[in-house]
Order: sequence, then C-alpha cells, then structure tokens
Amino acid sequence: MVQGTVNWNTEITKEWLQSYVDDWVKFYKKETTQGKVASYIPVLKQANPNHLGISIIGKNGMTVHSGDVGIPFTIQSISKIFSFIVACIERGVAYVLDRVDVEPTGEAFNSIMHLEMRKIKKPFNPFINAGAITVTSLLNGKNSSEKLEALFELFTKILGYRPHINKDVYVSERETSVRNRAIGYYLVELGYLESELELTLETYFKQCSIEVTTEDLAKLGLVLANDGMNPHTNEEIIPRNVVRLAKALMLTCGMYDASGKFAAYVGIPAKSGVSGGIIATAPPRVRDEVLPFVEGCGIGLYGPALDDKGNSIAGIKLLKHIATKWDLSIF
Ligand SMILES: NC(=O)CC[C@H](N)C(=O)O
Repeated sequence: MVQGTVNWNTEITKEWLQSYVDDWVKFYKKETTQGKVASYIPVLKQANPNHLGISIIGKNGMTVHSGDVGIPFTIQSISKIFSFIVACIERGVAYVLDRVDVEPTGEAFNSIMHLEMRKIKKPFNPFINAGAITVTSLLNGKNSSEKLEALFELFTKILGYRPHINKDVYVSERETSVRNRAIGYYLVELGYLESELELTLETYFKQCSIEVTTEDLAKLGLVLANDGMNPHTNEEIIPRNVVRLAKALMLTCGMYDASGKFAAYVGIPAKSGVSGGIIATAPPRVRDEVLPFVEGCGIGLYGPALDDKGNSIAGIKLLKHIATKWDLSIF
C-alpha cells in the first residue's frame, strides 16, 4: 500500500503536495505494465507504455506536475467535451439536445448496437462516437478549418496558445477508421448528420488529433471546475448552463462503460481518450477540515497503457488514490 494518510490540518504547502504526488506517481507507474497502448490507430502504437504523468492546477494557482509531463499527446475523445460545448454555444442547448441524448449506454465508445437495435431517435450521448460525430456535424462552417475555428479559439483562450493538429495521428486515423466510417454511414442513413459525411469525419478526426499536454488538460479542467469562468479574472469563457451539462455528461458517460465505477470510486467528472489522456475536474467543496485544492482544481493525466475498457490503467488508479486521499469526490 502507498503511504500518504496525512493530517491535513496544518498548512498545505506546494512542496508537501509535490512530495506526496511524486511518491504516488512512482508507485502507480508500475501498473502501466498491466495495460496496452491503443493500436487501432497505428501511430498511437508509438507511445511509450510506461509513461505516467499528472498535472494539477488549483484555482489559487497552486500547481503540481509529476512524472512524465510535458509529453504531447493527442486529445482524442476528450475533445468530445469541447466540441459539444462549442455546438451548444453556436446552435443553442435545446437544438443540440434535440439531436443527441444525455443517457449513458453501458457499451463501448464505438458501439453501434443501440442505434440499430433500439431504433432510437438520436444517439445516446455526445461522448460515444455516434453522438460525437453527430455533434461535429452541427458545428458551424463550410470546411473543417471553419468548423474547428471556434474550438481552437476556446482552447487558445484557456491555454494561452493555439494548439496544433498532429498530422501523423490524423492521417493514421483517417486511413484506418473503418468502424467510424461504418458509424458515419449509419448516421447518414438515419438522417442524423447536418454536414456531409466526408467533411464531418475529416473534422472529427482532426479534432481528435489536437495535441495537448497534461498541463493543458489541467487548465481546461480548471475552467470547468470554475463553472466556465476564467479562474484568474472571473470572466465567463463558457456559459454556466453548458458547463453544468458537460460535467454531468462527464460523470455519467466520461469513462466509457466504466463510468459507473468511476463515479462510485473516484466521484469527480472526468473524460478519457484512447491516447491515454484523462481530464478531471474537481469543483470547490466545503468541509470542516483543511484539504488540498479545496477551492477546486483541474487535473490532467497521461498514461498511454490502457485497460480493457480503453482508460489509462495507471491513470485511473492514480486518480482514484488522489481523490480518496484528498476527499475530492463530489458526493
Ligand atoms: N476513445 C477515444 O478516444 C476514441 C477517439 C478516436 N479518435 C476514435 O474515434 O475512435
């Protein structure tokens, strides 16, 4: 068992938090050997399976980076949160929710089963591929650059720089994504897509190939924790009702078909991606004791070795450990 049960009723310093997180990362790094790097997008196979890194940024600016941070990786499914947010801003929440539901599926992210078997009127949620591709089709714009412009502007505002698309990963996915094409054709047949299929898929693969770091995910998570406001200036970046919806979806559908267990055992809104990234967002909490990051924080993790559900195997364990030690659960 890792050490770290602490009496937090003393001053919480960055050095103290750092030394704990360093120990925990070192401990959970061993778990990376139990997982496998995604291979259905061939370029993702090049990731180092033993990497594990975490960045945590609090509202007051307290920051902890530990392990393999600073390594760029593609955002993949984590982009689905932000394309959903942009679609809600551009088209209105009611319009988007008319076209994609907010129910977890209990199925894998790329499953098509419910669409076929249940003859539903819209995809179950915006975080499974069928829902995410539908949402991407709603983004404004005549080509993929125009469709992604608002997403890039949002990222630029939050990250302080404009991220770029990893072309190798984009091409690798575009060339091999038979399953997403199958989903796409099926969505066309059902009449769910608002932009032409090739354009929608090109845009979707590009949004998944945006390169980020753990620090970037922590910054994005912090804005969500702060209900869409810039944590430093309190200026609104994302409307609160949209953030609330996005966080509810992260909690219920963010970790694929492991979302229930994650909510029960970790208890904070989070979303993973197949390249091994996880974004988590811990809202402010009220407790009698002094706790780390009590004013809320954003967390970004990277650990490309995945479990059988497609979540970072060591990343989930590390996050669970931290959430337990620091009492981060929203419940
Ligand atoms: N789970 C994921 O991260 C999946 C994203 C990936 N681009 C796909 O559509 O298959």
